[in-house]
Amino acid sequence: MTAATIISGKQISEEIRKGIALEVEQLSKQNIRPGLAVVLVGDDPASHVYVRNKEKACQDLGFYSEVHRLAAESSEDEVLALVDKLNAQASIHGILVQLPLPKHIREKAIIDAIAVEKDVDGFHPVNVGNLVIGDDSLLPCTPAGVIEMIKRTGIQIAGKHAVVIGRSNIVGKPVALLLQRENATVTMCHSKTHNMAEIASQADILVVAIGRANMIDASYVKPGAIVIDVGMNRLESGKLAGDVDFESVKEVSGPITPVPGGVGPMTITMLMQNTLLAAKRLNGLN
Ligand SMILES: NC(=O)C1=CN([C@@H]2O[C@H](COP(=O)(O)OP(=O)(O)OC[C@H]3O[C@@H](n4cnc5c(N)ncnc54)[C@H](OP(=O)(O)O)[C@@H]3O)[C@@H](O)[C@H]2O)C=CC1
Ligand SMILES: Nc1nc(=O)c2c([nH]1)NC[C@@H]1CN(c3ccc(C(=O)N[C@@H](CCC(=O)O)C(=O)O)cc3)C=[N+]21
Ligand SMILES: [Mg+2]
Repeated sequence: MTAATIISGKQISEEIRKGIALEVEQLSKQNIRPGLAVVLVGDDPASHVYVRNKEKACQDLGFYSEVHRLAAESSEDEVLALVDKLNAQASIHGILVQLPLPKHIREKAIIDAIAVEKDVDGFHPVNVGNLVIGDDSLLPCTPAGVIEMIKRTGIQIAGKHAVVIGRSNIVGKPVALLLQRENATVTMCHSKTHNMAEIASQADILVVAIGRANMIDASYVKPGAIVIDVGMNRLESGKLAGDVDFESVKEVSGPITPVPGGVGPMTITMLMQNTLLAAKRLNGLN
């Protein structure tokens, strides 16, 4: 068998970002500059890395950006006050509050407070509801990136059996909904699933979002299946590992995403795309 194709999220991101940069240039003629605010509460070192990647993407694309770093001890009311301020700020079209938040702050209270039109994460209940119904909404970035990567393999989604492992609100659930919207037949697995290898190995498209380094080996994968690895696990060595055992799985799978360089960069690109879209809509375009 020939070697599996590696789906480069980095390369696809570069292509999409070129298109975004062109649109930013067009908008600048109308004095519109997409603006993103990132709110970071506390000092989780992993979060700082993502925030820096987002800042860099904003710089590269000519977006306006603000990063608000609040102390871990900040109260829920302080975070809510900042969100309210950003909701009202005309230069800001997208607001991202980095999750997880410190335990004394209710994530739901914060997410509910973000203006629906500026919710570029797609986490607000109104955007989630519109996604479920199939109405227009800001799509969650990681799931949108996953679908884009599958589409760019050129392999048709409609009619295929897709298995999603993980059912979180930010990844598993919305990925399953988007795959269903693309007319896949979708099965969801989670920590209570029996015979998971048997189910996963029936998938034409396997999306893995668990949070356990290298758990999914070749016994979970049908020969030729598309494998999308959302997992981001920091090993003790400091290296980043996915949820998929890439070395063994690539020997049997079809197109497969690496970690790093797979879903991660696509998440950031989709965030930029959502911010651009929000900027256009808030200015009465689109
Ligand atoms: N690349 C990117 O941009 C992003 C990457 N990530 C990464 O993706 C991974 C998943 O993130 P997230 O969805 O937030 O994680 P959560 O911890 O919120 O959810 C994990 C899901 O996996 C399920 N699960 C856990 N253990 C097993 C198991 N042994 N067998 C089957 N299912 C299991 C859980 O089941 P149950 O519901 O029963 O508990 C749950 O549904 C993480 O590694 C995270 O770092 C996340 C966001 C963005
Ligand atoms: N409100 C909110 N929205 C998010 O979108 C969100 C969040 N909170 N909390 C944390 C997770 C995680 N996440 C990542 C984004 C980019 C990379 C990324 O760029 N990864 C690179 C390299 C990362 C590295 O080297 O450490 C890669 O995979 O190649 C990773 C992870 C967004 N998240
Ligand atoms: Mg979680």
